[in-house]
Parts: sequence; C-alpha cells; structure tokens
Amino acid sequence: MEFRETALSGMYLILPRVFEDPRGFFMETYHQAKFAAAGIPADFVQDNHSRSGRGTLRGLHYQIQHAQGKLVRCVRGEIYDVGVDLRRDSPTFGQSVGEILSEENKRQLYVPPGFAHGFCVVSEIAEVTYKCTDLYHPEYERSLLWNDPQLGLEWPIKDPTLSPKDEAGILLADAECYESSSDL
Ligand SMILES: Cc1cn([C@H]2C[C@H](O)[C@@H](COP(=O)(O)OP(=O)(O)O[C@H]3O[C@@H](C)C(=O)[C@@H](O)[C@H]3O)O2)c(=O)[nH]c1=O
Repeated sequence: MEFRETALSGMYLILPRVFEDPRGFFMETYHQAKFAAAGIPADFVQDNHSRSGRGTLRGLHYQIQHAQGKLVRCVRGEIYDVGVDLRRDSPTFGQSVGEILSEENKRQLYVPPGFAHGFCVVSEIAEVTYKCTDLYHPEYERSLLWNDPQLGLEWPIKDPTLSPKDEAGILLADAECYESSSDL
C-alpha cells in the first residue's frame, strides 16, 4: 500500500499492492495500523455503496456538523473523484484535487473531515463504495454547487445527471464552512 499525500493536506491517494495468482487477485483496502502510520488515524463508522450511470454527478457534499472523512473506492467502472478543502484556516481553502478511481487502477482517495466530496461517472456504470468517519446526519448535510466558477473544477463530463438537491447546490461564497481545523 502506498500513500501519496495530495496538494491538500490530509487528503491522500492510496495505491494498493495487488497480489495476482491463477485464482485472480488479492489486495488490502483498509489496514488500520498502516493508515495510522501514514497519518490517517481514521475511525470508520459507516460504509456506503452506490451505483450510477454514465454522466451522473453526485456532490459536492459535506456535513457542517459531524464532518465525515471518506475513504472512496470504485469497484466497478470508472469515476472522477474530487475533494474540496473547506477549512477556512487552511492555506488551500477553496482548492480541490481530483483523481480517476477505477475498477482497473484500484486506487482509493481519502478525503478528510473538513472537505466537500463528489464524483462523476465516466464509464457506462460505476459502483462506488466508501467508508465514513462519522454517521449520516441529513439535517447537517450541504451541497456545494458542482460548477461554481470559483471552484474552477474541470469535470471530464458535460451536462451531468444531478439530484434535485445537487441542482440547487450553493456557491462557495455563500457556503457554511469549517472555521477551524482543530474543531474537526
Ligand atoms: C448519504 C446517505 C443517503 N441516504 C439516503 C438518503 C436518500 O434517500 C438516498 C440518496 O441520498 P443522496 O441523494 O444524498 O445520495 P448521494 O448523492 O449518493 O450522497 C452521497 O454523495 C457522495 C458524493 C458523498 O460524498 C456521500 O457522503 C453522500 O453525500 O439515500 C442514507 O440513508 N444514508 C446516507 O448515508
């Protein structure tokens, strides 16, 4: 397992060690001690799984209380996965990092608490699983507008299929963010 910290502190791209043999393959996807040694002391309490069709965009989601860190993996197909830093005291506030995660490359992204998260589907179908460090609290959930010009995100698709909640996403300029990283 190789951990590469991205340009946003606390957000990591994780490359697996894949053991192939005549049966198929084996890989570790989460190992508490290895994650902790890499600086990700994440305690996961909820696992999610979604399936989406080509052109779907989910996000950019975050919870203003009960902020969630997410360990994201695409187990079928291919997605472009994005984290946006919403920590006001961070030197990279408002900046984002995106990575291709796919069934084939088996990469994972760890998006820490204090970030908004979203992805779009670039294959016919994509199934995404992710572990979360806090539970779902819909009353605290917010959606940041996926195409807010201030974010300058370069999504690899046009005219995405969105949920009504994400159609009505808010601009970063109007968004409730995280005032202090030490509260996360
Ligand atoms: C996120 C979530 C949704 N739900 C329900 C609520 C709703 O009826 C249905 C679909 O919810 P949503 O439209 O919010 O699903 P979705 O747009 O896939 O939301 C997810 O998007 C990605 C990008 C994330 O980062 C996740 O944290 C989560 O916000 O599932 C739960 O029961 N538990 C959950 O944890």
